[in-house]
Amino acid sequence: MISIRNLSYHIDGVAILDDITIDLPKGKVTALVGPNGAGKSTLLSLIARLEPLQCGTIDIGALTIGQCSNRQLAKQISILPQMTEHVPRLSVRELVSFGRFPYHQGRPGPEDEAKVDEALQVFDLDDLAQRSVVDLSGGQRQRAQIAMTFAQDTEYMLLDEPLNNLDIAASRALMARIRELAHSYNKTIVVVLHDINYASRYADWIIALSAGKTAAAGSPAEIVTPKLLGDVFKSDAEIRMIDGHPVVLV
Ligand SMILES: Nc1ncnc2c1ncn2[C@@H]1O[C@H](COP(=O)(O)OP(=O)(O)OP(=O)(O)O)[C@@H](O)[C@H]1O
Repeated sequence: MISIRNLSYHIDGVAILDDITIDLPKGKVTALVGPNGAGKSTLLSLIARLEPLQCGTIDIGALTIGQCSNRQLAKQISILPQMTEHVPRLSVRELVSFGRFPYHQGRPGPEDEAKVDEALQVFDLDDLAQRSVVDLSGGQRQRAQIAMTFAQDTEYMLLDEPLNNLDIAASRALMARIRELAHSYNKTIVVVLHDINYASRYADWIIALSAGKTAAAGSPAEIVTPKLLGDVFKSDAEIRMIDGHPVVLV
């Protein structure tokens, strides 16, 4: 479980996150949703310790952020940041191999190679393994970066907008895989999603942020309501239940 208590974060005196207290359940997919600028990426960066804590505590399983080494943390938690324009001049296999760095520190062994093979296979990248990352489509590149995160072999995975650049088939396949990783590999996965319907269909738990505060937390059926759409997204879109999942009519 990830336990966050009284987390606040300011930039130049402006509150970006304001007294967040939430638990993210173990072995489940938790979706972070909320409008642009709500603080989702900032929260993810603090959990991954990409930014230093200012106020409050974050426990990741038995580790307390601020009281463990970067290397300890890198074996426990991996992050896929939002995709940037910068594309490394590497083959797909080399990129995925970077995920093993916390373990081998530059000298990969057979166990590292086996984990890279598994990541390539789990994310359907075998045929692209020798291709240069710069030559991939946006969606293929996104998959390669998630495979790198998977190769890090951490119990906790943080994914910031993994559906960027993906078409509907690729988005559905990726979300199904993320669910499988949580439920079959017992990984705790936190995923920032913009499309609330993907959160509703594939996440076990949803946390909605609004202006740096927790607006709601619960199962999709509890969270995806007209009140949430109105309060958080300022939308009066209708919601229908299909197979037990709320679906927002867009
Ligand atoms: N380095 C920075 N300097 C100043 N303000 C920042 C900085 N980084 C983030 N912010 C502000 O913090 C707020 C939260 O940003 P954040 O990226 O966490 O939101 P988000 O919910 O992930 O948004 P989006 O959905 O648009 O990606 C925004 O108002 C943003 O402008």
